[in-house]
Amino acid sequence: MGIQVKALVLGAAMAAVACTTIIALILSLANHQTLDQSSTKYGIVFDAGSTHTALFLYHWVGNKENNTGIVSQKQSCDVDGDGISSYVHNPLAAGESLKKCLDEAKAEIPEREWKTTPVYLGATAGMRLLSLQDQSLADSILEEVTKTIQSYPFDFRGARILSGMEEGAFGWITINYLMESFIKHSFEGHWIHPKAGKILGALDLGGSSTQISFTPKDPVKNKDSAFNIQLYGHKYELYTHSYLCFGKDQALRKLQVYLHKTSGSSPVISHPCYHVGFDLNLTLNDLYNSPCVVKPNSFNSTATVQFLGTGNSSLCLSLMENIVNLTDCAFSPDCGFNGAYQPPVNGEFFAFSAFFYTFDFLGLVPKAPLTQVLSTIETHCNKNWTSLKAGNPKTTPKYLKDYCASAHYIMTILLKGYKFNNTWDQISFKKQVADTDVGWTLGYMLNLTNMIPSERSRAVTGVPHSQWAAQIVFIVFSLILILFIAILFVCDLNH
Ligand SMILES: Nc1ncnc2c1ncn2[C@@H]1O[C@H](COP(=O)(O)OP(=O)(O)O)[C@@H](O)[C@H]1O
Ligand SMILES: [Ca+2]
Repeated sequence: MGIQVKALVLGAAMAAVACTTIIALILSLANHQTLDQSSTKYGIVFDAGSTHTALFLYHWVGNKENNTGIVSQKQSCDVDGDGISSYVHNPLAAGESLKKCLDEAKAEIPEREWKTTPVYLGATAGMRLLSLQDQSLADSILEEVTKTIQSYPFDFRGARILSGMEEGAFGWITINYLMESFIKHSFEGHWIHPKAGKILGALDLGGSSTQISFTPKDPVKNKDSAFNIQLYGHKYELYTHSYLCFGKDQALRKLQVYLHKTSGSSPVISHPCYHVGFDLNLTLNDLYNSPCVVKPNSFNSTATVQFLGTGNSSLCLSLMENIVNLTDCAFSPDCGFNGAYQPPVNGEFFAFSAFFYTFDFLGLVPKAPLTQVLSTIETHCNKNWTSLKAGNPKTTPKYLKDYCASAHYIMTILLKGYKFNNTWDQISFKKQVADTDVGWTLGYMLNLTNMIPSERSRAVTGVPHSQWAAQIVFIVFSLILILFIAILFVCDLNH
């Protein structure tokens, strides 16, 4: 063959391989994109907390839901007004209140996905308390929110009250899912179990209850506090406990009641956790209107009481031991507070919700040494109300007035209740992981939609991943082929 003919053949072969490679690349990109768009799935969870309701919209690529770290938060929406348990005189309005957020979610989700989008509503401690006081009232509120959600074109899967253990366990699932502590995609392309020590514990402080959940070193001795779950073929025994009436707001209410009762029911009462210059007027009906406090035998519900801030940080801290029982416990030394069984805390923890909000305001997130935490709280509590307000014009007084008390309450339960006194540096205060809010809602949805398989075998990589791998192999093969033909050609020329 003449040299020109050989050059022509080589040129044609190389052009053909190059064209095929480019077409394969374009096809693979186009395929990847259409797959992403057409198969995005959505899920909605309402967190009906004691103080407020929020909607979380999650999304994931449809055929990848068996993988970990795939579901993430697309949007969240705050429902106007207080928690649904406050609608005791107007249950209908509890339903109405959800419409704004449902409309927002509807606008965000493509119409073709509406009817396959699951929607859940989970209510926590506020509704737990209401159902203890008046079951039928709690039921009628749940009926109204159900009616509203059912009037939307989504796949409604129920509105119910979570148990405290579920609330704790689903928060634990959320953070470990987002941190990929259950299963990780290794560099070599395998799904592996990270070291057991990487499992995180969860600390959730709500308004009406607080939860602690973690995997203890030894088996849980009191099986009432054990939550057994199998994820990706791995069995976990979780210790979880929910303290009803020990959320931040109910705890601070108990403190007001304690001060009222120990002041001989005086109408003006010094409050060491409130700032100097701050005062709060309450009717006795407001003060005692909670199932978490013991009402006096008789009281004038319209009479008022005034709490006057004295900004005494150390007294505020010591008062906390009157509302948190740190002494009585039948399981000694395996105790939390209020007589609850708790094994020793183990591993790293994420603290979220009001733990985070309080520490974030104080500039102590994601973590700070214990000495710095203590001195920051002290400095904060000593500030007078006028200068505190002036220095924080954007913070609502509703929250601003309570950061001193909340911080001391938090330190009491963390150090003396849960006994993090020697392991303070294991706690990180977090609001989000991977752009997704930390709370029980994601874990709840993953569980109810079976998106975390219990078996190991189902944790396989999705089709797009293997498709990409095949395409890369093809491209590399083509390049090697071009190189090979070029070498042959050069050798031939030299002869
Ligand atoms: N910006 C904020 N600053 C301080 N506390 C906050 C802030 N936002 C929310 N919170 C508190 O977070 C808690 C949320 O509790 P919630 O979820 O409503 O109740 P529960 O989980 O007990 O049903 C409440 O105590 C609320 O006051
Ligand atoms: Ca909550």
